[in-house]
Amino acid sequence: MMVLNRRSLENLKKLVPGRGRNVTKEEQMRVFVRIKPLPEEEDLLKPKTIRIRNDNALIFDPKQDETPFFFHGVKQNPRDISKRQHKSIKYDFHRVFGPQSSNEDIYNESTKDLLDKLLCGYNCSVFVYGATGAGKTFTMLGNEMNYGITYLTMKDLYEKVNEQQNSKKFEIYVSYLEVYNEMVYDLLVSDKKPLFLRECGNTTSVAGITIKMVNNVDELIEMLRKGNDNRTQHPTDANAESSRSHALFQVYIQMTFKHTDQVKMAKLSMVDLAGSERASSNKGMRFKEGSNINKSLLALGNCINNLSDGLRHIPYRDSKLTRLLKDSLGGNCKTLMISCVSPALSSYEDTHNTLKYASRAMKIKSNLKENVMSINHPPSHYTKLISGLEDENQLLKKKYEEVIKAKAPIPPDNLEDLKSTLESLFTGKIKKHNEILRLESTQKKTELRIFLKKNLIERFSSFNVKNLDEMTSELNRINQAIQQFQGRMASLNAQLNILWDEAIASNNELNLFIKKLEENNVKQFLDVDIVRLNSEVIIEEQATLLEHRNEIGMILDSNLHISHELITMLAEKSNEYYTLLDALKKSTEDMKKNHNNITKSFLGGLKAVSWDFSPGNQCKIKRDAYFNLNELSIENLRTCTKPEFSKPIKLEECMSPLQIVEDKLEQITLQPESNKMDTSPDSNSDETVVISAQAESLNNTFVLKQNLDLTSVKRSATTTTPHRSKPPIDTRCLTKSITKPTIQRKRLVLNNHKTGLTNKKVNQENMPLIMAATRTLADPILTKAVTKTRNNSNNILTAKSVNTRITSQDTCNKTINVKNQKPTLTMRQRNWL
Ligand SMILES: Nc1ncnc2c1ncn2[C@@H]1O[C@H](COP(=O)(O)OP(=O)(O)OP(=O)(O)O)[C@@H](O)[C@H]1O
Repeated sequence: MMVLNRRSLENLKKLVPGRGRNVTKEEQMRVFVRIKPLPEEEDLLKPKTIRIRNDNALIFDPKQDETPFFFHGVKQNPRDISKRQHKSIKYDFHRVFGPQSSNEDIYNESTKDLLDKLLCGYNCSVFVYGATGAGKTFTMLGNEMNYGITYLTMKDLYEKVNEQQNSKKFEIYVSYLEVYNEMVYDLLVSDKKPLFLRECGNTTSVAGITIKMVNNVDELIEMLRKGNDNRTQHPTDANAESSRSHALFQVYIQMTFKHTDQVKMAKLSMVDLAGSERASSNKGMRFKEGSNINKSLLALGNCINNLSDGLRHIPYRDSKLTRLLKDSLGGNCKTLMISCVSPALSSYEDTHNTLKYASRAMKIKSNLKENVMSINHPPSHYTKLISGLEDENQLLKKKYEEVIKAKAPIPPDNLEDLKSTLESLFTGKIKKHNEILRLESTQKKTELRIFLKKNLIERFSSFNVKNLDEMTSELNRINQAIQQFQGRMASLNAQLNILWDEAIASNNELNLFIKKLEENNVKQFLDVDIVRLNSEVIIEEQATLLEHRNEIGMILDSNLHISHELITMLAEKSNEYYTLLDALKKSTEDMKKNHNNITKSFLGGLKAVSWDFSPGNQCKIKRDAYFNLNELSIENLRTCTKPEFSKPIKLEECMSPLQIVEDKLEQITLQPESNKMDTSPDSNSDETVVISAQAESLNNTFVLKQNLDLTSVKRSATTTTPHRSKPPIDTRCLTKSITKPTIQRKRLVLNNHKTGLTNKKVNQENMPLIMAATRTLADPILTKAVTKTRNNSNNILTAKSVNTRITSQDTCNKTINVKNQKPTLTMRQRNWL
């Protein structure tokens, strides 16, 4: 037995019909009525709703007097139970079969003729219609004693096929399906799965239906038996073996004429409909089945009505049944309908309805066409045909691809699981990023605090401290704080290192997961989630950055506030000293000028500060330091590149405050008179102080800074004795406008005959002496009459009659501020450091 694809059969049907052979004939639907026998008692005692008038007519609901009946030879009084007017409706049919008619009688007078038509290449259909229990299945299938018309038809078909074997080659295929609860099932397979219907021109095909080739009648009967076994049957009120589905048994015959190579194809459909039923006591599943049966039979009734009225619109699409019977009812098909009725009074309504529909079906006409294909064509015909088919094939392929592309992709079953995995991976990423940024923020704040502490020491070292011991504990406290911060920096770096490794690992895991989603074509379903989660990462990062900047801003703001207070205090004192000097007639012209500049600068405020970020400018360094504090490694997190962790300030750059102060003094060395290289006009004087003002002073914006220094001693360009090299103290300032007077002393040469210190390093012993000398030098009050001569070229101020002489080799931008001890300035302690 061979199983063929239905599509190949359909394709065969599409072949060009033979020229002039497909003549269309209009045919009336042939309708037969079969009256079911009643049980003997009922048959004799009860009146019946049908009286057969002749072979082609019957009377429905005949008058009682016209139907006397006898029981045991005694005429019975007619009993009109319903006491109603009898309808006595006459119906004409192609044939009326009485209760005594056997299945064979029916076959011989109805279906047998169809076989000849079928073997001539016409499609034929037989369907049985009627109420439940009216005898449809009995007619169609029968039993072992009384074979149904399907069996008889098949038997005869093979007999005829065998008769014609010499002239024709036959191929016979069968399919068997049922429509149950508006679903189509294949009855030739035991695994029942619903099948889909496909419209193809005027015919409806069933996708995936089994079509089996049969070689003899036994195989065919076996197919039928197998299908019947699979059919849905349940007992109902009206029928103990009620068929709850519509069954469609189809036989496809392909006949090839051996002499002419002509091919004819025909299809025979045997349809056993489920019976219509009244809303009875059936409940649950039976009730649902009944509703669906009635629904499809109603649709069939509507189609019959429209077809009989000659209407153009036939509502075939209203049910699966009518879609399947489309070409059997009104198309290219010789159709035969056997209406089964019961004459029992209890079936009065059902019988009447069946007869009405059967009568209407009589009016249905179909257009019969021979399905003939000729293969006697010239070769050019086939070339054309093949090229046409190839074109069509290409077109269909293209359309198919378009449909596939346009077809909405189907989300995977485990989409929710994938979504939750994605969420948890992103949550991990957000957590790690947050931890890194917060730690980095702490690191930056610590760095800033170290810087500010250092700044504090520098600021302190600007002062001329009488007794270093007094400040030692304070300085040590600051030193300890710096060391603590440095320790914290080292630990933060270690933690950051670990966190970064974890973040990179978790990011790799996430990327791998997304890549797999992409490979499995699932990413498209999670794209929206990925965008949302990425936004959440960015939002979290930006929130942490904002918080960090706020904190840095607060620290800087406090520092600014303190600096402001300090400047204000210094200005007050400067003013106080100047006023005192002026009153004592000790003020010089230069002092007066400086005082005026200070006052002006105070009024000018920030406007007086020019921000020069050109390369090489110190301000650039300040700006970098400032902006760097405000940044976190967000960009690195995005690209997943581990940054170099902020290098903690080296210990040597954070020397103890005491060390710094000492170091500054240490830089001052004594030099023999002979080594001096002063070229000033007063170079003959043995006690000369070369005081140089900062070159940038008056013209640039550091007026404030410079003038706040009570005395600025500029190192002379001509004094070049090099001293041990030591990196300059970092003079980074947070904001230029509040830059404190900076002290940068390098390689100073101090000549002092009176002190007797020559070329000596400052140490613990000689430091008080050096300090005193420095103070004397720096304090204009204490210095002897200072005379100034301005050197036009390098802006050097020379002081005469001073015992001490200080020269510097660097004239660029390094200044020495030596402050007067009096009055002592006090700085407010702040907790924020
Ligand atoms: N012409 C007949 N001669 C003898 N018995 C009959 C005849 N018609 C029907 N019967 C019997 O009546 C009963 C019901 O018949 P059948 O099952 O064929 O009805 P049906 O119309 O197919 O009902 P359903 O639509 O519920 O399947 C069966 O037991 C069957 O044997």
